[in-house]
Amino acid sequence: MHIVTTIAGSDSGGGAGIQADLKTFQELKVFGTSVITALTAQNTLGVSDVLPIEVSFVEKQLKALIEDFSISAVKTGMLFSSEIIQSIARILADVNIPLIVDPVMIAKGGESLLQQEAIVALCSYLLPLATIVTPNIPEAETLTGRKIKTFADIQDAAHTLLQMGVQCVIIKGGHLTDNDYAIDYVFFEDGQSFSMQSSRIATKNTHGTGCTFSAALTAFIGRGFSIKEAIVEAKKYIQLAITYDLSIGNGHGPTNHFAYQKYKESCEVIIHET
Ligand SMILES: Nc1ncnc2c1ncn2[C@@H]1O[C@H](COP(=O)(O)OP(=O)(O)OP(=O)(O)O)[C@@H](O)[C@H]1O
Ligand SMILES: Cc1ncc(CO)c(N)n1
Repeated sequence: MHIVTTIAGSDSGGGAGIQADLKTFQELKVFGTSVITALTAQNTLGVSDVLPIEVSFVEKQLKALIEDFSISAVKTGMLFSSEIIQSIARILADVNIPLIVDPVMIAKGGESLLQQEAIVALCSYLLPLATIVTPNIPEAETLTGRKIKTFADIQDAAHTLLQMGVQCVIIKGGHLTDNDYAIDYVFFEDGQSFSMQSSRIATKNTHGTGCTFSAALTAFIGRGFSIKEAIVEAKKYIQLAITYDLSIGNGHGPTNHFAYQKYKESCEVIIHET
């Protein structure tokens, strides 16, 4: 049994954060463990409050896992503060576990899940340890301090992130809504790159897409897939989860974490080597 860990915030609504991660891990047949960084009072309509967990307690959770389990991949999601980022980075720097960083910054409704001053800590302490980082376009803009409008801007942003010490950058195109396709761009430190294209689903039920994608990626990496295989399979997982969305809540509903196991043979993702 492969054991994986998510370090993230709790979403009481169950569609994003720790809850989305553990559901995805379970569906993808890995044993999920968790370190909770913050609680959110949240549903499909938005986040009404955030309660950060004390840094020392975040550390205790992570140390408890590392002491007892042989963890094959770790992901981070909502980290909230610079102090939490620094403390988990210190612990992760001493263990050699593949790390997937989803640089969560704001919820779909615009509420902040990461303090502004924590961006520097993310870039200086966590990204140098990351195997893969998965920003969406606004997150890539914030991390690099530059606007992204064209493919050349995407390439520039990816190279800036690779220079921070990340091994592989995935810039997700979910926010490029004027496109018939959902295209994600992948860049490796050795210069290789490719894009993944799937059909864009017209739905408002996209709560937790980023968390679910990075959790699937973590599960496949934890199972020993190559980085490229894990990325493509995670794209299929999120594509099916969005396609077969559930009608839950009155706002931006969650995705369907069950869909992949039933429909995985039917999912088409087109890869373009660039
Ligand atoms: N409408 C859609 N149809 C198909 N795929 C989509 C759609 N929206 C997002 N995706 C895909 O979902 C994955 C997550 O991308 P997205 O840009 O939505 O992440 P995110 O903004 O970080 O999510 P979150 O709001 O949970 O933080 C990517 O693979 C992206 O291409
Ligand atoms: C706890 C949490 N993490 C991440 C996101 C981003 O989807 C969210 N809405 N809530």
